[in-house]
Amino acid sequence: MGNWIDISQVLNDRIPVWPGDTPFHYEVSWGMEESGSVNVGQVTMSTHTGTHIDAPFHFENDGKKVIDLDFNLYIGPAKIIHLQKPASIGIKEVEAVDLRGVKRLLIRTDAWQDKTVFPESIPHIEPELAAFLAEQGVQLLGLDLPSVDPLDSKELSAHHELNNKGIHILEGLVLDKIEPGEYELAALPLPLEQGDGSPVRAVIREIK
Ligand SMILES: N[C@@H](CC(=O)c1ccccc1NC=O)C(=O)O
Ligand SMILES: [Zn+2]
Ligand SMILES: [Zn+2]
Repeated sequence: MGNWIDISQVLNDRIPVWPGDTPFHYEVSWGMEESGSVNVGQVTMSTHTGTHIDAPFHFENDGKKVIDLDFNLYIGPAKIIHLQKPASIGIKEVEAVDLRGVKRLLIRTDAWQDKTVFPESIPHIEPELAAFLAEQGVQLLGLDLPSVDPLDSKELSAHHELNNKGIHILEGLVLDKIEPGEYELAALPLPLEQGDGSPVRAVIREIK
């Protein structure tokens, strides 16, 4: 087994967020001088900043919250594939890939190159892909993009269709230098009882 590799975005006050969303901010709210013994930090952030998972409650009022998700899904074998800057991601794009037995599929698109700025547009998941992936047993879909739908979508068809087919969503991965192949993944959400999403520390290691 190789070393674990970090595929998460670094969280700092410069990380770009969804237009209009809460900016990320960390500060030491109770410093050494004041407390006499420790620095105590405070974080303000959106649940959809950086590398994160979506809970169904993000796009459906009666959908599952983060605490209701089975965390086993976020740890285990994952296949990484590389599609070179696709216009969109549909059945045609993944048809040639052997997805038998693949429960976790991560797609590297390289379409969000400069992660210091929020992208203007992204390749989206075609909703028809959800049924195709589900048929082959995929239950987690991860992307190096901030959404599975077009950025201006209000219908969020891909989010809904993936959820309808039992596929969970992992967004904002950093896969720039990652070769396609078979890996182990760990990307655990926080135990947020009311969460519509959660930041994760996503790491992989090659299965050799
Ligand atoms: N669907 C996107 C996030 C998203 O749509 C969003 C995130 C923060 C603030 C507003 C958002 N969408 C508004 O239409 C995601 O899953 O991360
Ligand atoms: Zn999200
Ligand atoms: Zn999403």
